[in-house]
Amino acid sequence: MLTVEGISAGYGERDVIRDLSFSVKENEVYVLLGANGSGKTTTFRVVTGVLPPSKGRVLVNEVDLWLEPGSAKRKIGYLPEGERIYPDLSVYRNLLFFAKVYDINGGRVDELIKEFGLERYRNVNAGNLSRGFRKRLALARALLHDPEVLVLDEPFSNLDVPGVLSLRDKILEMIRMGKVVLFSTHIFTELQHFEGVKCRVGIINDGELVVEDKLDNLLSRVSNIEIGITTDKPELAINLLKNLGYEVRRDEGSGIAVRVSNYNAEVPGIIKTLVAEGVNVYQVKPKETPLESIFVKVSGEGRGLSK
Ligand SMILES: Nc1ncnc2c1ncn2[C@@H]1O[C@H](COP(=O)(O)OP(=O)(O)OP(=O)(O)O)[C@@H](O)[C@H]1O
Repeated sequence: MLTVEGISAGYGERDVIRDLSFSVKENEVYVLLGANGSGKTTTFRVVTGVLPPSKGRVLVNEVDLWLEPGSAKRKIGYLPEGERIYPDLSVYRNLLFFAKVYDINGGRVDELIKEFGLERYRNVNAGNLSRGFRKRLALARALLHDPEVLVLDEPFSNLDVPGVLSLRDKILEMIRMGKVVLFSTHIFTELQHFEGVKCRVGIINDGELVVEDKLDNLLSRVSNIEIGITTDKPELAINLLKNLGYEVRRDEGSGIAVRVSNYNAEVPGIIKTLVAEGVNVYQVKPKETPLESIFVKVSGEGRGLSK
């Protein structure tokens, strides 16, 4: 379990994060959602033992990270922003280097190369890998010492679609394996893929955690958003939903976009209606919603929301 208690931290005199508290348990994912510069990376630096807090403490399974860094840090795997791998070393040598740091044998390196589908690139310099494979290598490096807590800074940024899919599967697998997972993102729509798992979301704004809630609750509180639906009969779907009083329009490809006032309450009914009328629904997801608008909607309900 990871517990963050009232941490403040910054660079020089100025604290850029202030009084942040949250905790993440085994089999749970905690997502730190925030705009650029809101303090996500700074938070992660404190949580992983890179940047000392000016106030507060971080506990990894009850052990204070900053008082007993040796044993607590070993329990953490960190995927930093920008990956931080050696571009002039091969995939194998990158992992071997960090294996030596952790006093881990080469067998584990081979295991991870296989697990992350990096066999073809074993002897390729990390600098020549595509972004997706660089990310995989960095994630393999973060998992080298089999940490209990995984901290991933913007894991989905700069990835193509297959890269996002395989990384998402990997994260879900790690949650199922009982790891504590903490990741940051500024992409709201990424969250919907974590609906089936225990997921809590903290929204950070200008260095302060302004909202914290279960993902399900957060989604149900997000009102008046557009949902994209991919279907085989878009025109029929539009008519059916218009008859029910929805604001609906044709979207790109075989999709429609419908405006709902309560995501969790209305979307299941919409799908049922369409399917009952012979309209196949292939995909339903919120349209990209700017973080700011979600943020305004959610924080507009007041601070100190239910935890
Ligand atoms: N090394 C540093 N020295 C001084 N100020 C910094 C440093 N790193 C970050 N900051 C400042 O701290 C604030 C928070 O930055 P941080 O990188 O933690 O935010 P972030 O939410 O991770 O942003 P992004 O999504 O852009 O990575 C910003 O105002 C940033 O300019």
